[in-house]
Amino acid sequence: MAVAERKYLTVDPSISIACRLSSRPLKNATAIRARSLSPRSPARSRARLLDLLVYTADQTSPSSNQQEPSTTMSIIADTLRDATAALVGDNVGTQILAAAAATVVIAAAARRVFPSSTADLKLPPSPPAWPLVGHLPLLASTKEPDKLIQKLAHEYGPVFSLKLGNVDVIVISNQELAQETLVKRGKIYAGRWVGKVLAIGTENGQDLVMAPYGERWSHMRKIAHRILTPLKITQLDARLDTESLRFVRHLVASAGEPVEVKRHLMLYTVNIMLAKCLGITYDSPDDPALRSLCNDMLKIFELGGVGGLEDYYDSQVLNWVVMRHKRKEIDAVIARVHQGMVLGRILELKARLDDELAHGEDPAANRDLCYAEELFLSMEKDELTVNDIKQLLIDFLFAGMDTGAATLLWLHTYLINHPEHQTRLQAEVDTIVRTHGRLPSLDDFEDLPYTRAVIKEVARLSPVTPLGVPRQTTDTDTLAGYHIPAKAQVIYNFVGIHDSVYDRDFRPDRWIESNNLVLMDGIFTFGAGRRMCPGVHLAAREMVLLVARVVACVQLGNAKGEGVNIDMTPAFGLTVLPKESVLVKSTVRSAQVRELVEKADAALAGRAASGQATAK
Ligand code: HEM
Repeated sequence: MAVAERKYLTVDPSISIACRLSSRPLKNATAIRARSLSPRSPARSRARLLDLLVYTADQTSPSSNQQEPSTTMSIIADTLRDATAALVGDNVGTQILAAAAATVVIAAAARRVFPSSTADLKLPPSPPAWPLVGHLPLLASTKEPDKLIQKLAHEYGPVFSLKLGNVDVIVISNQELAQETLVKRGKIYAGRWVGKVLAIGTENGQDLVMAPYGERWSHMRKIAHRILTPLKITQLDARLDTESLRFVRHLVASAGEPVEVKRHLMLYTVNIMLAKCLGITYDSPDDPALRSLCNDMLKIFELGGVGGLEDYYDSQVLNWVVMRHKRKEIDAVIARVHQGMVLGRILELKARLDDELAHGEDPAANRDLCYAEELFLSMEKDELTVNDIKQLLIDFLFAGMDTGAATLLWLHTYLINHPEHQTRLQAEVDTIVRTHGRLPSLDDFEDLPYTRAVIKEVARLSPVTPLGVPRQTTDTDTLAGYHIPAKAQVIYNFVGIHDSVYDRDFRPDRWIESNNLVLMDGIFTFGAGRRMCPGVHLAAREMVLLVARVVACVQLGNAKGEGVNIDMTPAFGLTVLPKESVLVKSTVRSAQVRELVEKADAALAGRAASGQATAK
C-alpha cells in the first residue's frame, strides 16, 4: 500500500499533520515535524507525537519506499529529539509517554532497518494493516475468527500473513503447504505458540500440549505415546463399553422425549478420560463437580484460548494491566482443577499405592490401574515428578473431553439431517446384532466400515478445532517463495486445507472407495507431523462404539419437529459446535434391542457386583 493512502487520522482525527507528512518526500519530514510539536500545548503535542510515531514506523516499514538504513535511523533520532524537546517542561506522565513511545519506535525501526539475512524475501501477502497494531482490529472485529480466516484465505491465497501487534502470524490453507510444513519440514514448524493465560495454566509449558519443541516435549510425548498406542488403549474397552451403554440406556429410557444430547455426550467422554486418568466417574451430567469442571475449561478458553492483547506486545506494563484481572480467575481455576481435583486425587492414589507396596501387595493384581497409578509405578524409570504426572493428566483431560463430545454432537446433527445415512448405518450394525445376538462392541471395529467412514466424513467437514492448536516456527524458513520468520505463530486452517482437496458434499463413501478408513489419514482434523494428536486412536474407538450402539438401538430425530433440519451453522468457541442447541428425539427400533440393552446392563451390574468392574 502506498504511504499516502494510510489512514493516520485514526490516531487522532484533529491532527492532520502526519497525513500531510506522509504524502511528502521523506526529506521534508523533519521541518514539518518540528512545527507540529509545541511545548505550549502538551495535549496537542502528545497527539502529534503519536502521529509522528505512526509516520516514522511506516517510513521504516518494508512496504514503504526503501530508505537507506542510515537515513531512516536519523529520521527516527530526529523525531525523538524533537519530541523530547517539545515536551520539556510538560508533566511526568507525558515524559513517560515519550519514553515508552521511543522504545516502541526504536524496537520497530531496528527490526525493519537491520533485517535478518533471509528477510529480503517478502512475508506472505496480507490484508492492509493499521500502523503499530497491525491486524489486531481486524481480529477484534469478529467473534468468529475461523470464518474471517476462511474469507482471508479466499482473498490472499493458501499462505498469507497477519501482523498482530509484534507477532507475525502465518496462515496455511492448502494441503500441499500443510504437508510440506507439518511433515517434510516438521522440525521448523513443531513449536507451540502459547499465550500468557495458557502459559500460567501449564507452568510455562511444563505439560505436553504447550511445551516448546525440545527435550522436555520429547520426553512427555514418548510417555503419552506409550500409554495411547492402539494396542494399549484396548485396555479402555471395558470403560467404553460401560459408558456407551449408559448413553444408549438414557436414549432408550427417554424415547419420545427431547434430550439435550450434548450434555450426555460430554458425560460420555469425561467419564472415559477421568476413569482412565484418575479412577473417577460421574453418574449424571448434572453432577455439580462435572459442571464445575466443564465451566472451568470454558473459563480458561474465554480468558486466553485465542490469545489476548497481552500476547501480542512485549510490554510489562500492558501485561500487568491486562493480566491483573485475568490472573485472579486463572488462579481460581488452578486451585480448583489443577491443585484441588487432579493433584488432590493423584496424591490420594499415590498414598494408596505406597501403602500397598509397603505391605508387599501387587496393586495391579486387585484392579485395573489408572494412568496416574501406572505412571507412579514407573516414575523412577521414566524420570517423572509428581508435577509431571499432574500436567500430563490435565492435558489428557482437557484435550480429550470436549473435542470428542463436540465431534459426536456434529455426528448426531448430520444423521438427523440426513436420515438416509442412518438407514445405511443400521443395516451395517443389524448384521452384527443378528449374527451375535448382542449389541455391537469394539470387537466389531473392523466390521464397521460405513460407521468409520461416516465418522471420518464428519471430522473432515466439521473439524471441532477448525484452526487447530497454533504452532510456532522454531527457525526461519522460505515457503512458496515467501519469508517465514522464526517464532511466528502458525495457524492451520483445516477447513481451507480440506477444501483444497475434497468437495463439500457429505459423502462417507469416498473413504470406502479410496480404501482409507484410518481416521487421521488424508484429513488434518487431528493435526499432522510431530505434534499430531496422540489421542486419535482412542477418539476413533470411543466414537465408533457410541455411534454403532446408538444406531443399533434407536432412530434419531429432531425433537423440534419431524423432518425439520437442525441449523448446521457453526458457532466458534472452545470447540466449534452447531449454533442451534441439538435436541434429539429417539424412537426405540425394536423390542429386541430394548431387551439387549437390558441384558447388557444386567451383565455390567453383575460384573460390578463381583468386583470386576474396571478402572473405577
Ligand atoms: C475428536 C477428538 C480429538 C480431536 C479433534 C483432537 C484434535 C487435536 C489437534 C488438532 C491437536 C493439535 C495437533 C497438531 O498440532 O498438529 C491435538 C493435540 C493433542 N491432543 Fe487431541 N484431539 C482429540 C482427542 C484427544 C484425546 C482423546 C486425547 C488424549 C487422550 C488428546 C490429546 C492430545 C494431546 C496430548 C495433544 C498435544 C500433542 C503435542 O503437542 O505433542 N486428544 N489434538
